[in-house]
Amino acid sequence: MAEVGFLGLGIMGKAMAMNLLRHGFKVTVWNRTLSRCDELVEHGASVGETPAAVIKKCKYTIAILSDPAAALSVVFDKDGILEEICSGKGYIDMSTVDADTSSKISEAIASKGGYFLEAPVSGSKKPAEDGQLVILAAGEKALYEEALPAFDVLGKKSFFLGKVGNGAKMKLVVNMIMGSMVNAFSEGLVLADKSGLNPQTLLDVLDLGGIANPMFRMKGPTMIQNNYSPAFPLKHQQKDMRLALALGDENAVSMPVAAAANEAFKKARSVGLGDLDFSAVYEIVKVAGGSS
Ligand SMILES: NC(=O)C1=CN([C@@H]2O[C@H](COP(=O)(O)OP(=O)(O)OC[C@H]3O[C@@H](n4cnc5c(N)ncnc54)[C@H](OP(=O)(O)O)[C@@H]3O)[C@@H](O)[C@H]2O)C=CC1
Ligand SMILES: O=CCCC(=O)O
Repeated sequence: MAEVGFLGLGIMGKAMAMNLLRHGFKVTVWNRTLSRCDELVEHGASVGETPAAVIKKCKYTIAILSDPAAALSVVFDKDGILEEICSGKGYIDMSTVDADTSSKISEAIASKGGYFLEAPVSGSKKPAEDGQLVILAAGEKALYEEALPAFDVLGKKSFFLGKVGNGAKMKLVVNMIMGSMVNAFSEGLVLADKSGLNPQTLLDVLDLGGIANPMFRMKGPTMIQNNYSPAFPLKHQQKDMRLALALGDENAVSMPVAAAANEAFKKARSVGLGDLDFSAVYEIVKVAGGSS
């Protein structure tokens, strides 16, 4: 089996690279904070000293990094991907970024003769650990087909959405909906509590009705215990709301619900909740709703 490169060992990257190793892939990893590679090495990974070194060694390389600045940095900065990408090599960016960022990366890689695929994912820490992500790929179809054995390990379903940008846009639309939902859900929990209802009973009622969903089911119990151990960091959800709102601006789509949700996430970041799970926006909604 060909060696797969993997850049970025945060919450998602660590789980995904571990999964590839567990399924017999040979994986060479890199992370900006190199010590985060140690655990992967214990499970059989090799380490590349730089993104360029990983690209040099591997037929194709996957990355999953925080945000557009990080995604651009590993490509364009010193020791970055552009130094070694060439004909026959592929680069797959699974970070959640905007279409513009993806297009810049795609064009730069094409100018060196390499192949590019964007492939952001739906699903969080647990689906990443369980290989149950939903992969939203777009770009070079041949690279998509080459990476399918890896995608089949990482995810439960892969979509090929056509030209570069479509994967990024799909991911932002999905996360815009999710960010608005968690705000509405938080308001519901506050309203139930303030009007004398048991929030746990609200969760039970919701779960039996037409708006039952895995997010309410997973986050509800931890939210009512004020437990925000991060699966999806709030700072990333706010980044996604910001990028989705920019996509709305470009397309003249009015999104007052998403804009209000974004304000709550920004407020949460401003009071230091950015590294907690995105469901910690509940704390902001509680204060706005007069709860402590
Ligand atoms: N967590 C989730 O549930 C999901 C997250 N996503 C998306 O996946 C991406 C990663 O998320 P997640 O794993 O949660 O994030 P984390 O914050 O846990 O990890 C971020 C990763 O990006 C690296 N990084 C940050 N800045 C730079 C930089 N300038 N140069 C190089 N590397 C950098 C970090 O390195 P270092 O260790 O050195 O800080 C780390 O490896 C994000 O785009 C997020 O929106 C998508 C679906 C679900
Ligand atoms: O981008 C993060 C998505 C988290 C999720 O789908 O639960």
